[in-house]
Amino acid sequence: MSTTTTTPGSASAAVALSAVTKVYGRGADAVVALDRVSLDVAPGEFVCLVGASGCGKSTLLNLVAGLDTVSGGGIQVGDDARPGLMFQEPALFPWLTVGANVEVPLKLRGLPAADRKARVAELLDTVHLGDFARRRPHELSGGMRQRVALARTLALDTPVLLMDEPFGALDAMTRDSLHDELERLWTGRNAAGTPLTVLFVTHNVREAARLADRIVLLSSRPGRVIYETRVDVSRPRRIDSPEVAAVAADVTDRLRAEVGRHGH
Ligand SMILES: Nc1ncnc2c1ncn2[C@@H]1O[C@H](COP(=O)(O)OP(=O)(O)OP(=O)(O)O)[C@@H](O)[C@H]1O
Repeated sequence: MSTTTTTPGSASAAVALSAVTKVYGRGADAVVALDRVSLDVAPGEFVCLVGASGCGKSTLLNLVAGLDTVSGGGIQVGDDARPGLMFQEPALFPWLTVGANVEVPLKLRGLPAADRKARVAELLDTVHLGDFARRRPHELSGGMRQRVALARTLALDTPVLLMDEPFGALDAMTRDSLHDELERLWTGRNAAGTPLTVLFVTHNVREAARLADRIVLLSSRPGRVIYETRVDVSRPRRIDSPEVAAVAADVTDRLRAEVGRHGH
């Protein structure tokens, strides 16, 4: 296993999991989804979690998001920040315009109306949807809807972004351009001194190699960290570059070996 930048339990981590175990159900029906997973994500780091289907990736993300409670171990999110969450489905409010969707978190945060308007415009510009504020979600493509969801998550002004297969339902071209946008946005935040920490779940190893500073591979159920590797490929990256392909090949080999051991 390659070395990590942070040691589990380090106080400076943006997200720290220490020996996290999750068991669903009880007795004979109990399912151990995660088994003593320790992982530190440094502020501003982009970590991709990969693993076979059902290995506990979404469970881990939901625990970090506070949507569920651990059965053992502990999770700390730096400065007690509330992470922003993004899923495969954009989950926009269909009756609201694009602008009003992005405004929801700002309203919840109690921002005055004038500030909200300016911030919505800024966020929509960030995801290249400045001209679409008055449209409704059904008028947009899948990729555009996912960009609205990203803008709405960013409106939370959170330093931690949790993404669960956010681009899994998109075609390859659209996914490509969203990778570019996410990388640009993330690089910009880090360069501006307002680090954005990303924990990104995917079963697409290429996508992980395209995006991550570090890839963490979970074993088949129960999920344990079995391998991790730094992705020392300069940015901006291309998903079809030989460097990204080489990282993806290494992780795919290990994932295959793991799936082969378990038969799923
Ligand atoms: N609420 C629940 N109750 C019982 N079992 C659950 C629950 N949620 C998840 N599980 C089980 O825990 C295991 C891990 O599920 P999880 O969804 O976290 O895996 P995953 O790695 O995200 O899978 P996939 O890649 O297929 O989305 C699976 O065996 C799943 O059936």
